[in-house]
This record gives sequence, C-alpha cells and structure tokens, in this order.
Amino acid sequence: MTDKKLSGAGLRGQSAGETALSTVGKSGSGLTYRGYDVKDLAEHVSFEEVAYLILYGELPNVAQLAAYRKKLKGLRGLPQALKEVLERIPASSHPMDVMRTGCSMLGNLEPEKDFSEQQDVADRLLGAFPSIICYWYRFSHDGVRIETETDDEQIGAHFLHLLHGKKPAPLHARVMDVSLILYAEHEFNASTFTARVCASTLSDMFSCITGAIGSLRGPLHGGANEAAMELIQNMRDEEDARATLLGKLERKEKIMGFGHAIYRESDPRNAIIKGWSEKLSKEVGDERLYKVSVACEELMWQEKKLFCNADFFHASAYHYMGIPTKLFTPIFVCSRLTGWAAHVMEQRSNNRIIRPSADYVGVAPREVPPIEQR
Ligand SMILES: CC(=O)SCCNC(=O)CCNC(=O)[C@H](O)C(C)(C)COP(=O)(O)OP(=O)(O)OC[C@H]1O[C@@H](n2cnc3c(N)ncnc32)[C@H](O)[C@@H]1OP(=O)(O)O
Ligand SMILES: O=C([O-])CC(=O)C(=O)O
Repeated sequence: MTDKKLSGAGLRGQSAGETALSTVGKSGSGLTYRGYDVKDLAEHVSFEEVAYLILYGELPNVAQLAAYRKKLKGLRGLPQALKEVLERIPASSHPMDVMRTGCSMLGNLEPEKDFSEQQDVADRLLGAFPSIICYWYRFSHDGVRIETETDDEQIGAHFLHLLHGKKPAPLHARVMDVSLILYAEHEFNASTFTARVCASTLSDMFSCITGAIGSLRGPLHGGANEAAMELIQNMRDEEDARATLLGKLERKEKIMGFGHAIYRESDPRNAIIKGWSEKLSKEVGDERLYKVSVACEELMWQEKKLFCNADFFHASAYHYMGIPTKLFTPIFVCSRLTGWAAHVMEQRSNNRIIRPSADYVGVAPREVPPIEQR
C-alpha cells in the first residue's frame, strides 16, 4: 500500500495567483461573482446578465442587456466547414470530445488574431457552443441537419430548443437559465487553472478554452454530473439507494457528485439546483430520481460527512428535462466558458508565465551505460 501524500498535494491550500472574478468558500457567502452572491444572481437575473458581469465587469443596464442578447443571438450560426467536421464525428464519440474538437476547429476558421479581439471571441463561443453540441447530436443521433439560429432570447432556452426541436416549457427554460448561472465561474478550479496556464504562455483564446474543456471532462470535475446520473438511474427507491451507497463506501469507491476541494460543509449551489430538481420532479410526476437523490445526500452526510456538490442534483434536474446524460457536461461547458474566458483575460492583463517547480524524487545522477550493458 502506498502512502498517499495529501498535505500540499494537488496544490491544495496554496495560492496560485490573484483574481477579482469570484470567491469560493469564504465565510458569510459561499460563492460570489464579482461581489454578488450566487444565490441572489440565481434568483434575480438571467445567465446573459451573469455572462456580461463576468466578461465585462458589471451587470448590464436595460439597453446593454438588450444589445448583448442581440449580439449573442447573431453569433449562433456555424461555418459550413465546421458543420462538415461535426458531421464526420461518430455518434459513439463522447460529446465532450465533440466540444473540444468543435472549439478547436472554430479556432482554425475564425482565429483570434490579436488580444484586442478577446471579448468578441468569448462572445462568439457563447453563441456557438450550444449550436456545436446540438448540431452534432441531432445529426449523429437523429440524422437531421438542424438550423442553429433560433429566436430564443436566452441561451438556456435556445439549447433546449435545438436539442428537442421545439421551444421549451417556461419552467424548463428557467431551470436551464439558473443552471448556467450556477456553473458560470468558480475561481481556480482545475479547468480554469488549465485555461490560465495556457494563457500565461500568451497563447490564443481557442487554445485556452480547448484545454479547459479537456480538464472539465474528467469525472473528478465536470464529468461528475454524468457519473452521478449513472449512479442514481438504477436506484429503485430510497432503501435501494442507501444499500447501494453503503456497498460502495464499504468497497472504498468514490461517490460522484459528493465532496469538494474547497468547500468544507456545503456547496452553496446545491440547495438551489436541488430546489429546482424537486419542482421538476413534481411537474414530471415522477419523484423517484429526486427521492433517491435525497436519500443519497442524507446517507453520505450521516456516514462520511460528505455533502452534495453542484453536480449531484444537476443529474436529476437535467434528466427531468429530457436531456440525454452524455450532454450534461457539455452544458457545463456552455456556461463555464464565461469564467474561463474572463480568467484568460485577467491572466493576460497581468501576466507572468506559470511555471512552478517540482521536488525531485527520482534516481540519483548516474552514467549512461552502453546499450549492450543494459
Ligand atoms: C463542479 C465540480 O467539479 S465539483 C467536483 C465534482 N467531482 C466529484 O463529485 C467527484 C467526487 N469527489 C471527489 O473525488 C473529491 O471530493 C474531489 C475531487 C471533488 C475533491 O478532492 P480532494 O480535495 O482530494 O478531497 P478531500 O481532501 O476533501 O477528500 C479526501 C478524501 O475524502 C474522501 N472523499 C472525498 N470525496 C469523496 C467522495 N465523493 N466519495 C467518497 N470519498 C470521498 C476520500 O477518502 C478522499 O481521499 P482519496 O483521495 O484518497 O480517495
Ligand atoms: O472548484 C472546484 O474545484 C470545482 C468546482 O466546484 C467547479 O469548478 O465548479
């Protein structure tokens, strides 16, 4: 058995730079974007307002919001060459790989020529990401070439419209909007840090975002919402949920959607999405997934003092809206793009290449032996 070094491992607890974008886990308020509590934002504003806040520094006024929505709506179309690439990606691909390729391909077709274009590139990606994932999904799974430009004002509703081929119910549009707000920004998490490391070499925005997508894909980070769905989908009832989790804990398996690198007692995003999941369960008239999720939450706290992170109740909420499980993490991408891009801009504004040191634990210096003596 190896002794796993926890103290200092994963850079935990060490400051790796400064940010004015968000605070995570500070006492008093669990999560703020540019000083605003995420709970207030999720209750009172739309995702486009949050995106504007994160990318441009302040909440927009009425005229600025109208102009911003108009701009984003005008950026939903995809170039023909990108559609052709998406059509060649098999249905069996993981949608996060599609996002990564789609982002990278767009960077070939519409490169960021210099940093003065950075805000426009971020807005272009905000407009294009739902189109990229839904164009591929609908082509590869349903054999249709969808029109990616809808007249929906909001990105969440637009995503559901593209996916299901019809305008979403108001409740679903609202939940998607809240979900995008909750996922928008989270300080120096793994994917954002990836984007900042890439930005620190003075690379282009598309490379930074493509790298971040790769980091978000893993089940220890954004991929946990899909893994949580796989966990709960076969749980018959609360008793089955408890028995399943006890077995997993006994076998020392990780339970996806629980725990956090920074929060110690709760993730403030959980209560919000949990509330919406409950509303959706009642609307759909099928409370099983919601109830087994609550049973998991209670058992994990009782047994391990582990709480649900943002991903756990997103699983049931997305499922209730008819979203296929493999599209869960790409939705996270459509939102977190705002945080990633703002961090890239912040890194660029006060840059030094990110290049930490390592403690060497390998063999002592030695002579290169001739090949016949090896
Ligand atoms: C939006 C997001 O990205 S939120 C995070 C999404 N990820 C997940 O839900 C995956 C499941 N959770 C985890 O793997 C972890 O809690 C992480 C990756 C989120 C944080 O990791 P760390 O900072 O190393 O966690 P922390 O120091 O609090 O916990 C250490 C120990 O607690 C236990 N632990 C933490 N989370 C869990 C869990 N979900 N299930 C079971 N045990 C856990 C483990 O014993 C872990 O030790 P190990 O790394 O040797 O297995
Ligand atoms: O902060 C983290 O480590 C992970 C997380 O919750 C997020 O990125 O939203």
